[in-house]
Amino acid sequence: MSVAIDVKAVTVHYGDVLALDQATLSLDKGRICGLVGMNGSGKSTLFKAIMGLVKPDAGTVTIDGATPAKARRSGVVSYVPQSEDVDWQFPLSVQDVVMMGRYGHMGPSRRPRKADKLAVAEALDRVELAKYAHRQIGQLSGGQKKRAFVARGIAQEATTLLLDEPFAGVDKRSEATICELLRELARDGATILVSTHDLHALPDLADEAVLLMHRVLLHGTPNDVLQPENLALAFGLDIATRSESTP
Ligand SMILES: Nc1ncnc2c1ncn2[C@@H]1O[C@H](COP(=O)(O)OP(=O)(O)OP(=O)(O)O)[C@@H](O)[C@H]1O
Repeated sequence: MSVAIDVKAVTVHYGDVLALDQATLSLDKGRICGLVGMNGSGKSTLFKAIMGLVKPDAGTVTIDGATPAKARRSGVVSYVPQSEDVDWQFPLSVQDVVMMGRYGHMGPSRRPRKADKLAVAEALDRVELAKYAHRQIGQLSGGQKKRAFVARGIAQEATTLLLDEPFAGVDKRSEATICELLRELARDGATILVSTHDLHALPDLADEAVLLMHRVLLHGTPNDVLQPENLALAFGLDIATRSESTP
C-alpha cells in the first residue's frame, strides 16, 4: 500500500507552548484513521501542520509525496476545520462554499463551467443539502455546516480529507450520515484523518486510530486505542475507568 499522509518528527511551538513534540504518523491510502487526544493535545495543530497552515519548527510533512503547499494547490487535500476556526458571518451561500472546492479545476478565469456546477450539485446531493444551496452558510445547523465542508471536499475530488471534530455539536443522525459518507469516500480510495471525542463510535468509523499527547503515543486499531491502559496514558485514569464501566 502506498502512503498518503507522512508526518515525520514534527515539532510545533506557539511562543513558549509546545503543541507538537516530534509527532510522527504515516497513513496509507484508502484508510480512515481516528485521531484521539484530550483538549490541547495538539490535534488541531497536527491538522494545520499537515495542511501547511502552521510551519513546524522541525520535521517534515508530505501528502502523496508532495509538500502541503503543493498538495493544497493541486487540490488533493481538503480540510474541514473546527467550527471555531470559521467566520460564519462571511457572505457566502452553501453553494459558494462547495464551489470553492472547484477552484483548482476552473483554470485562471475562476469562472464555474458546467462540469463545476454539476460537481457542486452532486456533492450537495450526496450530503443531503441540495435544498439549502442558496442559504448563507452561517444559517445552517452545526451538523449541516460540517456536511457543507465535506461537500466541498467531495466537489474538489480531494483524495485526502482532514476533518477536525466533525461530530462536535452534531446530533446522532447527522453523525451517522457523516460516518457513512466517510466510509463511502474511503471505499472509493480517499484517505481520511478525523479527530473525534466520540470514543464509542471509533470502531465503527475508523480502520485505525492514533492517540495523541503532543506526540503520537499509539497508532493501532481502534480497539488498541480504547484499551483502558492506553486511554489512561492519553487522558489520565478517570476516562479509562469510565470507559471500562460503560463499553
Ligand atoms: N494560536 C495559538 N496560540 C497559542 N497557543 C496555541 C494556539 N493554538 C493552539 N495553542 C495551544 O497549543 C496546544 C495544542 O492546541 P490544539 O488546538 O492543537 O489542541 P487540540 O488537541 O486540537 O485541542 P481541542 O481538543 O481542545 O480542540 C494547546 O496548549 C493550545 O492552548
